[in-house]
Amino acid sequence: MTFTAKILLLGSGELGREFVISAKRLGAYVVACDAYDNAPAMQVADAREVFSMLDGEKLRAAIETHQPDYVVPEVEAIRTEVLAEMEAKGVNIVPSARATQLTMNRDAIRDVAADELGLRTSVYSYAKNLEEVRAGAMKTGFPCIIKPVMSSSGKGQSTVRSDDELEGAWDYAVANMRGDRQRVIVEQFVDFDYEITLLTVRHKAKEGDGVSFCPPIGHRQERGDYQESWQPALMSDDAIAAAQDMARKVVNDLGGYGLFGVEFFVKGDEVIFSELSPRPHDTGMVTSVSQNLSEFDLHARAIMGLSIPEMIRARPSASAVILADQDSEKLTYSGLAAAMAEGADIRIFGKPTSRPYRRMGVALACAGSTDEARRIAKDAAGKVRISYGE
Ligand SMILES: Nc1ncnc2c1ncn2[C@@H]1O[C@H](COP(=O)(O)OP(=O)(O)OP(=O)(O)O)[C@@H](O)[C@H]1O
Ligand SMILES: NCC(=O)N[C@@H]1O[C@H](COP(=O)([O-])[O-])[C@@H](O)[C@H]1O
Ligand SMILES: [Mg+2]
Repeated sequence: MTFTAKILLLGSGELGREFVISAKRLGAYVVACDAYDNAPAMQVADAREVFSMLDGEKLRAAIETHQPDYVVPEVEAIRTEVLAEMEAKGVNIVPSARATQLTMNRDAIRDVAADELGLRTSVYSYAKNLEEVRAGAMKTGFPCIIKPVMSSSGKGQSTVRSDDELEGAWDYAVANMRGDRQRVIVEQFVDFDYEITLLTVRHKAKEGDGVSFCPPIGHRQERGDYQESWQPALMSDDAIAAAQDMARKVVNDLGGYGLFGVEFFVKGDEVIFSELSPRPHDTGMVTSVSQNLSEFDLHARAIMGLSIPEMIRARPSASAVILADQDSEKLTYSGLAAAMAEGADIRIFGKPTSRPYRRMGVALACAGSTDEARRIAKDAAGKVRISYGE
């Protein structure tokens, strides 16, 4: 078989699936890995491996067996020490082992962003027991947000309004955290006007390394998980410049090539750094229709050392998620024709099982304005019906 590059993809969800399609268009051979079989990206990849990304032995074995040109993390929960060890042996970890290690832990990336790079963040502290949670809340005041240092998509996250809710929030965080480090971040609640993801690409340029930006993506979250996103988000030039400046600092510090999803809260002209993913971002699924190079295309190009446009444009577009509301292993979908009648596009991820709030698909729409695109995407998502069989 001939191919341009061999990629080992660690995590095979919906973001990985689109990435595989982009990489395959560039002639890559992709081995998709995840903890369960038939994961979305496996269905479109050349080969698959089923093991937990947190299992160091199996992760090392997969890298040694396949000898990939690039190891591309797709989920946060990965035995990142193994990635560091492999990078030291010359394996190309995307974007860098350091980026995957720091961003997997909220405290690690927050220390770099706030202390080393001096980025503006919310007031915060860390806690490893209830007493420290109480001390943290004294510092932030109420409301505050409590999150496990290791989690994503809002898992274990709660907003606390008074002293007597702290114990419940601590217990909830510990019960829903990933990994074995009982540690949370207590963050001041930012009463933002809106929040954005700034997709930032670090890539090879004519001279040295370049950094390119996509137009900002606005989004709305519930339970700490994204519900809808739109692009371009309306922002003042000063606010965009401030966000770009912070994103450039953080991606240059993390190093390597690839696309990063840098999250910010915006209040007036004040831009507050929240966190980032060293990989395509869920709110960035909208770029599949808004940009001529999607976030997945940009990630694949940057990794493979290919050229990235300096200016990436977006037409007014939106995405809205399609969520399950039950546990099931037998799923059927209907209503696609009605959902698409007003021009929306529907992506069904093909996850083999559902659970309440699991993201199963997304509706995408372009229109004359982002408001109109949001309306079309939301209506379309609401028309897709999931049936749960025996
Ligand atoms: N300090 C805060 N003030 C106000 N809202 C917040 C704060 N922290 C988090 N949120 C809300 O919760 C959402 C999820 O938080 P965050 O991005 O930190 O979690 P996550 O679990 O890493 O999510 P993901 O992995 O999907 O990016 C944010 O997008 C925002 O809407
Ligand atoms: N915010 C991170 C994110 O959106 N990650 C995406 O969700 C998948 C896991 O979904 P699942 O929990 O339904 O298996 C991941 O594999 C990735 O594609
Ligand atoms: Mg986030």
